[in-house]
Amino acid sequence: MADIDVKICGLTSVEAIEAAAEAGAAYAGFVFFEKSPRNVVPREAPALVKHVPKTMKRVGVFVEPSDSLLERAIVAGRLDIIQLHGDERPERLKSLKARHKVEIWKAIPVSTASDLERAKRYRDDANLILFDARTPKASRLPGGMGIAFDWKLLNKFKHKAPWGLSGGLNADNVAEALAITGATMLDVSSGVESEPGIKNPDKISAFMEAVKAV
Ligand SMILES: O=C(O)c1ccccc1NCC(=O)[C@H](O)[C@H](O)COP(=O)(O)O
Repeated sequence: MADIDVKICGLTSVEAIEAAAEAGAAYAGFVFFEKSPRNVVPREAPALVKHVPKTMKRVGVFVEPSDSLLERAIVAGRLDIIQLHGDERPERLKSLKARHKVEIWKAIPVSTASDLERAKRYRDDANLILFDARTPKASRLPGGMGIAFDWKLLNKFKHKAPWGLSGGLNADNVAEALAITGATMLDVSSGVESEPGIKNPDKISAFMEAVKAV
């Protein structure tokens, strides 16, 4: 694989974790958000994360989490990274960084070029900016909806911080996404599922093969 790190997000089963590990994913993503079909509550996390090999980092995905949820999830999920998917301000990232020994990733919803400008506010406090598709206002989830944005927006964007690409990726379109954006970190959820919340090991493997073939 051409130095591309992949996060398989929304893992809820041992089978899916093992498929992601075997296929060579760098990150195992667990969603701590009760409206999500992929929600993991902190008390369930230890039984899952014990199957994540040392070669992978554990990422917890949150939407404007309370301090209490974060503290429980970080401990139970032995999280290396927290990914924030809501309207968290840069100050919130700064204070979380001071309090917890984790990396912080900030997801930025993208539909137009002006959305990319928002990312600049986070470049001092986020370890990585994840450009994800903006989901429709009426949808219940700010991520994990299988929606892609116009990748050409990233084509000429001057990145001032490490970044990753997310939103609507799958085995059939990931080569094109990489060719257009030059991303070195990818995040996928719906594109490796049979239905919302149910990861499909064959799709995980096909996605990773498609990335390796680039
Ligand atoms: O996946 C979820 O259910 C989710 C819920 C709330 C906030 C974020 C969520 N997912 C974040 C991710 O990192 C997804 O992998 C990302 O949005 C891409 O999803 P998809 O378009 O389905 O590949």
